[in-house]
Amino acid sequence: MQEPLLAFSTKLFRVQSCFQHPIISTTARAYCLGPLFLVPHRSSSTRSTRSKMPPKNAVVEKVLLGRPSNNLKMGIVGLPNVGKSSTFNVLTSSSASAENFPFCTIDPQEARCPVPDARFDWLCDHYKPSSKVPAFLTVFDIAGLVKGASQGQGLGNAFLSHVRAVDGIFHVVRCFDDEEIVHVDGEVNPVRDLETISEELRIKDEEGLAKKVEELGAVVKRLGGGGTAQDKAKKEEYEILKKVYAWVAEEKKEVRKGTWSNKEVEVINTLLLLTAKPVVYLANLSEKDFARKKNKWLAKIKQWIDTTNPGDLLIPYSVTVEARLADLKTPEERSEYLKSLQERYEVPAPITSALPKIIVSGYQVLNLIYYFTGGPDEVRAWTIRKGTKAPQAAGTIHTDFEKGFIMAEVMRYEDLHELGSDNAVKAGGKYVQKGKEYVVQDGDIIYFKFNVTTQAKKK
Ligand SMILES: Nc1ncnc2c1ncn2[C@@H]1O[C@H](COP(=O)(O)OP(=O)(O)OP(=O)(O)O)[C@@H](O)[C@H]1O
Ligand SMILES: [Mg+2]
Repeated sequence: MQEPLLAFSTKLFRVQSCFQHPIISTTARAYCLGPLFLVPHRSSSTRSTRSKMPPKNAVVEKVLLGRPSNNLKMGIVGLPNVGKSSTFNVLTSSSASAENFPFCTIDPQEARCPVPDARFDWLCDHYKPSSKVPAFLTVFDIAGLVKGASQGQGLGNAFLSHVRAVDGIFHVVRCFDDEEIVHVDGEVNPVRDLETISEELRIKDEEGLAKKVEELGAVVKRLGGGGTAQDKAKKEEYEILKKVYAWVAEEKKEVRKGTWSNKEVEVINTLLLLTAKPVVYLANLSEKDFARKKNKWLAKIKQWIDTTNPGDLLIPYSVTVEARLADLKTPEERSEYLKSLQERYEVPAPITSALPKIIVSGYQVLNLIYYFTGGPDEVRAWTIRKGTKAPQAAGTIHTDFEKGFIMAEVMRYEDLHELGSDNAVKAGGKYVQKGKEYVVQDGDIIYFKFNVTTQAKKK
């Protein structure tokens, strides 16, 4: 008997509300970079006295899982022939080979896609700059993995190393029926496919961890009792490794779902584990199912996610719909096509592309945010990792900005949007000066002041 179809709901798909996310909000705003200031050099004694002062109410910052970099990448992962390369092509306007045969992709491909953001659009409209540079998400198309990949099946270990090279995963599962399109495991069953891929990644981590535990175990044994601070650190690392190994091998859980202390995260970050990477699940539907927002597998996929990796995002989309939209040249043609889908499948709500949600979700799971600079010359979004302090954020523009950092003059996009001009924001007392401990927030509009003469004197 045909299974009951499941209607999409905002409850079911957490990502549908990602535009209301406080970090990446389409209703928030941004702004501007002016000329650079040279300011008087502050005496070094003042600086050193300040740096020795313990910070008031010091808050222990949470160390994030993953590479501490502003240049993070999402990889598209899944079984062969499920639509990964086609997804890559529509996301990045590329033309990677996407044909109906398994293992069509062998070498990974990389491309960037602009991150859609209404704040950026508003700023461009506001400043009318000659140059506009949005934020970009870097995406990799990776070859298909099959059951036994961790033991060398399919294209095996080489492809797992491609997964290791990315920072987050778009896990594509096939939910469309099409007898013409070969499924490597016989018939369409996305829950089995999710299990297959997740298990291969977990097994690979288990193997790697077992080896490391053994190696470090031998080192620690040689050390014996007591020892130097370095010996103690080795022993601590060994205990952490054993704990992570137990989580993966005995609990059969993914590393990113564990609760880890900062010290543990620091060790985990050196291990480049596959299951430590954040995942967004993408359910690739037929045109019809996407238009009707119904597919018999979605509830089961959601249930699998809630049980196996609770809290992860699931985004239903259709490569067919997105590829058609990508082929159409004008916004009018695109909205006409979406309208025609709505009429053909008799659905009440307007149909929209899922790509913005996918791109924004990739950005979010990588813990990326951006601040803006703006003015008549350029409006630009600068990507940083959540928790980045003002000097390091300035360093994304130029290393001199970081080295000679003096202060960040910050206004919130919301304030500029509401008050209408930089002067009105200043008059309203909302243009604030922040020091080197300031943690930059998504949507901040920043004007950095820095001192190049300090650098010259230091040299
Ligand atoms: N939603 C869909 N409906 C129907 N056909 C689809 C859909 N998504 C992808 N396809 C088709 O599936 C085939 C495989 O797509 P693609 O090459 O993108 O898969 P892949 O996962 O990259 O495969 P490989 O692992 O072999 O590289 C293509 O013919 C593509 O047009
Ligand atoms: Mg491919």
